[in-house]
Amino acid sequence: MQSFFGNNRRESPKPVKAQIRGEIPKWLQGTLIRNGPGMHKIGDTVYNHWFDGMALLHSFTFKDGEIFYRSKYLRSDTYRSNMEANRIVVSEFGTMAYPDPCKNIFAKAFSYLSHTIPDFTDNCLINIIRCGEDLYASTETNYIRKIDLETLETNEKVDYRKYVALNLATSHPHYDTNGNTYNMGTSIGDKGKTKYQIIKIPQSKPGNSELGLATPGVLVICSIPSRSLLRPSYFHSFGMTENYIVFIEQPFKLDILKLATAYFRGVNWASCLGWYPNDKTYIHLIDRETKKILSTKYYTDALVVYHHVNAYEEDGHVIFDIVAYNDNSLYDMFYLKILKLDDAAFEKQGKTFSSPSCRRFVIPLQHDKNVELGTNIVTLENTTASALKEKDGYVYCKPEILFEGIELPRINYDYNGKKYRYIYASKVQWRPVPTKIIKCDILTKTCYEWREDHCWPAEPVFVRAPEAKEEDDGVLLSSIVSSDPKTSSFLLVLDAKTFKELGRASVTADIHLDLHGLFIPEK
Ligand SMILES: CC1=C(/C=C/C(C)=C/C=C/C(C)=C/C=C/C=C(C)/C=C/C=C(C)/C=C/C2=C(C)C[C@@H](O)CC2(C)C)C(C)(C)CCC1
Ligand SMILES: [Fe+2]
Repeated sequence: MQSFFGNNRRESPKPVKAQIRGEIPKWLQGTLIRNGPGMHKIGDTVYNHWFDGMALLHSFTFKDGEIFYRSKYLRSDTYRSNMEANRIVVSEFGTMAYPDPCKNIFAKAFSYLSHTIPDFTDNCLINIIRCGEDLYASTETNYIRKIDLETLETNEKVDYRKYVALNLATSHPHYDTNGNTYNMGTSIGDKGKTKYQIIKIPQSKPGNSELGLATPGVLVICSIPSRSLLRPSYFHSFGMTENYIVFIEQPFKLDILKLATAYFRGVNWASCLGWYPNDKTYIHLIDRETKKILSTKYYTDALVVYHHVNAYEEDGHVIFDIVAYNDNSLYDMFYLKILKLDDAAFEKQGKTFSSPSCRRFVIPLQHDKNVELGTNIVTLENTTASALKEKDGYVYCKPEILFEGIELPRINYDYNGKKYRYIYASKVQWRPVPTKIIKCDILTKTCYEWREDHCWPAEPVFVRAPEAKEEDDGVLLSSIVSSDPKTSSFLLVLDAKTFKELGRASVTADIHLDLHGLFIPEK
């Protein structure tokens, strides 16, 4: 395990031609671009957590039967400052950085003071997001960094706060067919209020001012007041159907007072996240047309969710699927001191972490007001998910478990917001890196798996075939890190329908384990 984590990866900014085996479909033209941490040690300093590492972008470009690999560290302000100082000088979520110990007392005091209103990291390591035709690397702070798809060079730094009140924003936006981007974030303490904001970034032409902010610019579609001013919920993604936004306010919360004092108390920001297992998880449905939150108080038991899979409407219900946990232990598993345990010790530790399951919630949009309390008001067939009517406008929702042990879910995005059948994901095993990728059929509850010895696949990305008729007409791309020194890492191309390998493209380069990415088809 040690060799995977904590080792700094070498970037390959010049295109490296891949060795192709098998048949890569001719129609597959474009670039798979992905993001994730590639450097955890700077000078003599080391990050505490795997999610803290310096963003390393990488891409596989498919062009006329050839495949080229590139990787490049995001030249964020954080990266530059760290390199210049040859130590970690900017705090990340799991690592608090302190001023240079050699500074004199005045410089130190100034540095401490400036942290009362800190400037946050632009180490955008989580995902790649699209705003019109522009691409950005993203994290969960108020910053995103524009990047060049071809060269992986870093361009402008965009601050959401210039356009909307947002201190945090997700790395998992949604897109509509008109090219608009939707995201959600949290505004902390603005005008004495803490709220969740849903924003729409209108489609833009390439290079047209940052964020494509031609008039009318970024719009706040809806503000949802946080249940608690000082403890907003943490969230990593949300769902979007044709008419509704699905937002889960989970009892996994940021403690603002703790955040404000973390620097002085010498603790990291992650320690300011609190898990409240006795609280409810609220399910908010926001009408995209009226921009209003539905007044029924839908809730479920305490859970932690990072990834929404999909959401859609059927016969007066909103159905949404999420990958959820029974507690907040996932984050702890990714501390480098845990990842660096030997395999046996890790596996033992792993058993103490909660395992994710893919859960389906079915939310009835309307119900007969005279129905008795305790009645299940879900009228949809073929689901065991229920919604029990309670007093005072509350509805208690219980999910159907669709699949156990999957994470990093992806779908054919053409089916986002629509009734769908297939989920592509990583299979969770009690190892910190995925060892299998999986296709789950929601209709038949059956799965296909792909694995190979010494192969550690990344989140699989679906690319639809040009003349696709069925949802799974296309390929699945996964970048595979090889742990066998004799074989190189490669890009795997699977037939999404049969889950059979079509081909692979091996690269002699230092490929890293990553988080998320996008396929950008050739125009
Ligand atoms: C909080 C806060 C601040 C700071 C915010 C910052 C710096 C936020 C950074 C957030 C980051 C880097 C978040 C990263 C999230 C990554 C996630 C959720 C990754 C999930 C990965 C998963 C679920 C992997 C699962 C798997 C498991 C469990 C087992 C394996 O077998 C298989 C595998 C890998 C698939 C400010 C702005 C300073 C101030 C305001 C408050
Ligand atoms: Fe994510």
